Amino acid sequence: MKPIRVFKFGGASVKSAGAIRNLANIVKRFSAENLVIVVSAMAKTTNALEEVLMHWMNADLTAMNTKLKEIKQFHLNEALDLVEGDSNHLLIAELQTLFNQLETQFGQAPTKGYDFHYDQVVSFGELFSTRIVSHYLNFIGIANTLVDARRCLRSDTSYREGVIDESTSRLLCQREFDFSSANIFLTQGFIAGTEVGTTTTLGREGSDYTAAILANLLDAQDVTIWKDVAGVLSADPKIFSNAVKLNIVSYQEAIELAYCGAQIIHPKTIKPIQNKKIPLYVKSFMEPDAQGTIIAHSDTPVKLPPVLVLKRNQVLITLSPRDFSFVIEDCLSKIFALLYKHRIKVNMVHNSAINFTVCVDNDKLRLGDALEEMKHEFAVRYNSNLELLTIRHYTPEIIGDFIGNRVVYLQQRTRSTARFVMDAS
Ligand SMILES: Nc1ncnc2c1ncn2[C@@H]1O[C@H](COP(=O)(O)OP(=O)(O)O)[C@@H](O)[C@H]1O
Ligand SMILES: N[C@@H](CC(=O)OP(=O)(O)O)C(=O)O
Repeated sequence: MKPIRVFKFGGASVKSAGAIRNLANIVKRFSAENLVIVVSAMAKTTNALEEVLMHWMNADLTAMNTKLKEIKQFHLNEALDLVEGDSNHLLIAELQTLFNQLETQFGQAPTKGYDFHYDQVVSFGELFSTRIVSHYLNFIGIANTLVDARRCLRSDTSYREGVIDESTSRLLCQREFDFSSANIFLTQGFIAGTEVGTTTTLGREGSDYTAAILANLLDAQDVTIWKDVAGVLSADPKIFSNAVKLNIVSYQEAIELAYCGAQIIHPKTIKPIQNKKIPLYVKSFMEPDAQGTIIAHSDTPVKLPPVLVLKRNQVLITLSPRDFSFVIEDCLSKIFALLYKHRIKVNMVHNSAINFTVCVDNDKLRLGDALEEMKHEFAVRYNSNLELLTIRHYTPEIIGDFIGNRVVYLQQRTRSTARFVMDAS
């Protein structure tokens, strides 16, 4: 059997009918190979579905219906464009059916918690986009088989952050991606299914992770993530204009960058490919022939320029025990248990005799509950609207350039990395 290659197309590469035509041109070049194509929701759809969900949970049905109509119109328009206006095409009927399924959920008030409903609603973004891409590829003669990711990636019931059961998923994947019967398979990123078939999601921007885990389970030769940038750059080019492309990045460096918040790669992406030494290419869908970045195993350290990662919407929380006891091991374990229980993402910590300071993502729902619980035992102070700047391979000059006279609330430096929590710029 020919080796399997995994391609992942994110929201930007399926943002419109035009973008999907471009995707098809890329796939056409590889159409003789064994491919698994992972597709995310069309750009902004996940955010739009989050809005719909919020309106539904707040019982604001007018706002909900307006947003839902917008999403439906957009998908139907782009789909019709791709099938050359043929409103009788099966794609249109299938999209209508999916929208009916989504709308049926809103016929009654929410019965379960936010995270459960989140997954049942927001997962539709990927269900819509994969129908569209799969039908369009077939329409232009690129035969492909659409696999429902919920049938091959088995997760537990940690809604919004499903944990994949690798051994069951491996068996399911080997059955669903049957390369003796076809050579191009397409599936949804970001979503999975529980044992009883309930939909889960894998965390925002989780389609990169889907591509990586499928590559691991299917022993793929490589993974290519197609992006709207030339590769992994030394910073987000939308924020820092002088960013340069990194040609080779080690798994270790990539996992550090993703952990610090580099949006280009989801943090969970590296482990599954590193474990099997599968190389990951990050390439531009605008310049498919250009070299891009390769993330791979490296025996010798790869020399890199300073790399900047900016994580926005941070909150800095300081906890002080009300009884003036030391913040030592027993107290620290209590604090971490509480953060873990509320699934708060910890980005940086610092402690002194009677203070514990932690920089976290501003997930309002989770944070609200956690802060309430913290107040039982701790005096709580916090600053919001902050940003966390990480500089890997820093130099004093770079720190001077980017920090200057800004007020820094918390900073940490190791030999390779400097991190600063500051007011949003
Ligand atoms: N170090 C970096 N190198 C390249 N792009 C980066 C980096 N950090 C952040 N980005 C941003 O990541 C974006 C691409 O990722 P993303 O928006 O998740 O794409 P998609 O949703 O299409 O997969 C780029 O447009 C760029 O603004
Ligand atoms: N659609 C999901 C999953 C994803 O990975 O999207 P993207 O590949 O566009 O980052 C999200 O927006 O979170």
